[in-house]
Amino acid sequence: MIRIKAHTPILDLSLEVASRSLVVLYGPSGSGKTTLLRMVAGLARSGFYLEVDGEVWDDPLLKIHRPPQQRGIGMVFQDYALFPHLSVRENLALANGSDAKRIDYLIDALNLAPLADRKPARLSGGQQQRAALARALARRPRLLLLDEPLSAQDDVLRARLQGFLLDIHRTEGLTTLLVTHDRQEAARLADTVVSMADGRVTGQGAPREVWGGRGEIY
Ligand SMILES: Nc1ncnc2c1ncn2[C@@H]1O[C@H](COP(=O)(O)OP(=O)(O)OP(=O)(O)O)[C@@H](O)[C@H]1O
Repeated sequence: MIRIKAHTPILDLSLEVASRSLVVLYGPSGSGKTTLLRMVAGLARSGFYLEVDGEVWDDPLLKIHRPPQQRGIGMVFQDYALFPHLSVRENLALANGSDAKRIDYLIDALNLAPLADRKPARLSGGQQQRAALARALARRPRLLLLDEPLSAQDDVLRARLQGFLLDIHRTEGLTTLLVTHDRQEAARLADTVVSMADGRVTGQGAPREVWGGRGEIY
C-alpha cells in the first residue's frame, strides 16, 4: 500500500493505492499530477506524509526523508533527463551496468537497437522518450513513476508500448503511477484511476467506476 497525505499550497489530498497496481493519475493541466509524482520520487521535501509498504519515506513531524536513490524507483519525467554526453546504451549502463542482458532486452523492446550508440542530441523526441523509459526500467525498480511516458510516440508504437508496459508491470510485480491525458490509454492500462483537479482527488476507482461504461470516451 502507498499512503500519502499532503497539505501544501499546491496539493491538499489523502490517497491510498494498492501495491502492485497500475494507477493512472488523470486531470487537467495544473491539477497537481506531476507534483504528486515528484513527492513519491523524493524530489519534494515538505508538507506531506508518505508511507510505502509499511515503511515511512517522508514524515515532516519526525523529520524523515528517504533520499530518491534509496527508494527503488524508476522514473520518466517530461524533461527525460538523459545524460547528454552518454550514448543510449551508456545511459542505461549507468542505471544498471552489471546486467548487460537486461540492457539488451530493453533496447530491443523499446525499438532502440539501431540507435543504441547515439547520444540524446541525435535522437528525435520520441526516441529520447523511449530511451528514458528504458533507463527507468534498467535498474529493476519496484516503483515506476511515469509522467506521460508515451506522449511523443506515434499511434502504432504507442499501442505496442502500452502492451509492453502492461506486461512488464505485471511480470515484474511493479507498482506503477502513470500520468496520461489520454482517456483511452488510461482505460486500457489502469487498475485504478485517480482523477485530480485543483490539487485534490475528485474520484478514485476502476476506469468504469470513475467514468462509467467501459471507461471509453463518451
Ligand atoms: N516549481 C513550482 N513552483 C510553484 N508552483 C509550481 C511549481 N511547479 C508547479 N507549480 C504549480 O503547481 C500546480 C500543479 O502543477 P503540476 O505540474 O503538478 O500539474 P500537472 O497536473 O502535472 O499539470 P500538466 O498536466 O500540465 O503537466 C500548478 O498550479 C503549477 O502552476
